[in-house]
Amino acid sequence: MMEEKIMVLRQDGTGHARLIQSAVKGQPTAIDIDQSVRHSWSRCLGNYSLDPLKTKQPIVVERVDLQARRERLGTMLQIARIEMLGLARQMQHSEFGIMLTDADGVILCYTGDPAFADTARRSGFREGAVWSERELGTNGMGTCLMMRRSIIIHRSEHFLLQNTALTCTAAPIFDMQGKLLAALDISGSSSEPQMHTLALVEIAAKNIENRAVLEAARGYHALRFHPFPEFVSTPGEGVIAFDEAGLIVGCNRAALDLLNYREHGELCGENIGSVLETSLGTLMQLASRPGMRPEPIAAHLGHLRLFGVVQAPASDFGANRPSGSPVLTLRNTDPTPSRDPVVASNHHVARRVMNRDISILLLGETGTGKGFFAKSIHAASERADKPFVSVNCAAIPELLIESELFGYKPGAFTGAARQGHSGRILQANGGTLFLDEIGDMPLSLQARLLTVIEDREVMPLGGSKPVPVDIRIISATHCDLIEMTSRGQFRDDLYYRLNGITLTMPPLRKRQDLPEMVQALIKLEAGDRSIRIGDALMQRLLRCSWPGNLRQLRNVIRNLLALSETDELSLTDFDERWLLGASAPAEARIEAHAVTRLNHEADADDEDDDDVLADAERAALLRTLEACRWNVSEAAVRLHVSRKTLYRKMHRHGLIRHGQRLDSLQGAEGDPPHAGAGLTPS
Ligand SMILES: Nc1ncnc2c1ncn2[C@@H]1O[C@H](COP(=O)(O)OP(=O)(O)OP(=O)(O)O)[C@@H](O)[C@H]1O
Repeated sequence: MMEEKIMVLRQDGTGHARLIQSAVKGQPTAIDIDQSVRHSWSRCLGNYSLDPLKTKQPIVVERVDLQARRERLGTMLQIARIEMLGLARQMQHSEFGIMLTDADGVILCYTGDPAFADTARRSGFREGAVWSERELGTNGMGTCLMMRRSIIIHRSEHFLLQNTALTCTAAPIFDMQGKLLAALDISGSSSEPQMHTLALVEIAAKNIENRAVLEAARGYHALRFHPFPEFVSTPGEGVIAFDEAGLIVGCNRAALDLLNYREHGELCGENIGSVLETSLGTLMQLASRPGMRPEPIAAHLGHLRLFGVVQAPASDFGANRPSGSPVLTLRNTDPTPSRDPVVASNHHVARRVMNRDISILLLGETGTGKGFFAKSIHAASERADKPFVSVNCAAIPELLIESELFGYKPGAFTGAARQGHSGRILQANGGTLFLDEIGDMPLSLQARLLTVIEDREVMPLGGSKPVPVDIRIISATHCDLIEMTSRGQFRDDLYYRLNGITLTMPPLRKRQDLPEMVQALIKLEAGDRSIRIGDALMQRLLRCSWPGNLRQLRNVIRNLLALSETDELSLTDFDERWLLGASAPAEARIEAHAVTRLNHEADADDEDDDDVLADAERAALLRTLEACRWNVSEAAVRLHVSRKTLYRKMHRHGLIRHGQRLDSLQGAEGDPPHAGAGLTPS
């Protein structure tokens, strides 16, 4: 059978196919081929029926599938992203791509040297691409996952000829029960197999695994140990998680190595007292000791002496978490994590990167709190006493973005203010520049923005000397920037610059902490009043799908507080029409029908030629804007159009609130000023 498969290989004289044939047959080969590579090649021929000479584009999973896969990895993915950034910095100026795949070989995130971007694109290294061994033959990521161990696949060790210019080094990542979760890979076009890259990948993978294990073990006692006390809390430490009865629920691979076990299954399910020569009682006592000083622990391995610390379960974990917990802030030194894992992980990551020179990209539907979160990060960071400047790229007419952002010198163009304009970037100097709706930044200006980020200087329009600038950039969008880059609508080099770390704000309907958010917003909006919420009303709010997310919820709560005459908000204070677009009854949709045209036009740019309809549209717009106190985001949600469309409509109908200036169309849009200490969970 295998013979037949080998014969199927095209005999077109390429050395690569011949090399594979000989190696699989066990014949001598011109170059030394590692046994694991020979086995992988056999699988490629025998099991997957791949042809080494046939060009194969990687399959790319659907966007929703990719997102679901990312969500499945949860906190581990966030931890991995940070680790990948660290790796990228260590490998600066060498041409490489760093990738994390899930257990199926789907690339979940990619970062890399811009000089490698072309090769990466050509090779099919992109988020969503499937690099399993079954799909693309012997390769770093796929074969590492197949073999469940780290591996270097150097050039012609790749099965497909198309990949033989690459060198790929990958290491696996496991969860605390030993389930294979992911592979971390560094790929480049180096002509030498790089052992130091292997060491880097292995350390990074271990770091990710250890931190993810500790995170997953938060509900349990966690013993962190090593034969040398100074190695406790380093990537080499062993971690064992156990419950109150001493039952081991998980561990990391270092624990297996240190205690001489081969597999997680041998340790998990055992009693910790039978694994170590230390009683559960002693370990529990260690858990109650303050500080992290490792204490001696006896193990069953003869003379092996270990040192360890025991972390008690986090008091706020799961069901034990007290209800009505304090409002979460990024600034808080001892924060209570949100019950929603995505929100908790966003906070965790944000805290870790907020004082580092890492750009943050916030993704999420409208109203999920991207702007609010950006302000919270700024307020909690070392830049808090410097400006936070928000620019809404969708709200500024395209022609004005350049001068608004970069500023201009006096007389730079006809109509320029006599004294010139410093521009939003310079106004943010020392602080944070928040680029909201970055997906709407015109392509022509993306290159200029990239130059500012890279060179850290701004050249105002009409100026001759660049001005140095120190800004941290947080950007936000509801667009799929990756998709936009593949369509050439967004520069990929800018995308990689902005996307130091990506945090996705979950929609309210998916948040597991909705009751807490309701309570927190009531507290925030009620000020000094002590307000309760009735059960029936809470149940009604929990059933809602909240298409306008936190913005909609906050408005509903404001309305409830305004109408309520007692200290308890009840279902009778509630008006179903506030849920327009959520689960509102028919009459509540009447207003929506008046603006149906808006929905149908969506982003199209048609000119109105029907005056009657145009008047009706104008009136509907005005009514909605007034009802929303000219909060454009809120009005856009109510009208079910994008903010960009709404701004354009307002512009077309000349709808600008009396006294409103361009600046006021940017940023806060009627949100109350940011009150650092009073933030609620984003
Ligand atoms: N954690 C929070 N605590 C209290 N209020 C919040 C929180 N997050 C968001 N909000 C409120 O929800 C509303 C929407 O938030 P924000 O404007 O930040 O959302 P967004 O995702 O930036 O929306 P858009 O994409 O439309 O700009 C605002 O009124 C904001 O003050």
